[in-house]
Amino acid sequence: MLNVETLSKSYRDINILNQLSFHVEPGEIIGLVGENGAGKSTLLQILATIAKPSNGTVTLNDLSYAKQYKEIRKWIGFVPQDVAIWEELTVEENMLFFEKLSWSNRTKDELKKLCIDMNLSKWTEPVKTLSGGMKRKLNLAISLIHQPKLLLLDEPTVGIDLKSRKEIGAYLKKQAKEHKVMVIYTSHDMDEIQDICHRVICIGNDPFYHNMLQKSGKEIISI
Ligand SMILES: Nc1ncnc2c1ncn2[C@@H]1O[C@H](COP(=O)(O)OP(=O)(O)OP(=O)(O)O)[C@@H](O)[C@H]1O
Repeated sequence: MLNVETLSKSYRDINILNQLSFHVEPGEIIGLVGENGAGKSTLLQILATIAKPSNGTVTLNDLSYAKQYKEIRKWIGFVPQDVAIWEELTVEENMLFFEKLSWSNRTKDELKKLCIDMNLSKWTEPVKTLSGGMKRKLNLAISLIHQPKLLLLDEPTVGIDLKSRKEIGAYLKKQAKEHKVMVIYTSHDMDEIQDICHRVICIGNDPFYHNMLQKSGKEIISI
């Protein structure tokens, strides 16, 4: 379980996140919404151990972010907003490269299956020839190589076609259900949030998001 208690983050004197508390159970997909600049990416970066909170405590399966962040990193998959893969290499070469960087040992067949499960079939094609949606799928497949328990996705489907979005959504649901992965997912697409997420964290007081979410009938965690 991921447990966040009274977490705050300031940059210089500016308060970005203020006393957030929430938890995520294994197998849950949590949507993270809020207006531009609300602090969604900042929260994901803290949960990915890339940024430190100014105050508060975070634990993942009772491991402390403050004291055991190296151990915690083994259990986290993080897909930032920008796609970070090698354009000149093929899908296969990218998967093999990132497997070497990861702490787990996966066979080539297992890596290929990860891609096929996501409907990413162009195993021997150079990444530069893939569409934006396929690149995002590859980015997601890379984040799953080490079988994380917490998957953090910063707008993973922005700018990609509806079919690929649906495929990514279906894949995330499968990961959550079958492998009890906890997923935290930012998106500005309310239909997608409605379709994929069990609960929604809404950062900030923007009434637009609160109204939209209330109509959706989803359980809202307002912070
Ligand atoms: N390293 C930093 N130093 C100073 N301020 C920062 C830093 N990183 C983010 N900020 C500020 O923190 C606020 C929250 O940024 P963040 O990127 O977390 O918002 P967001 O909700 O993800 O926005 P968007 O929807 O546009 O991606 C913004 O005002 C941003 O300018």
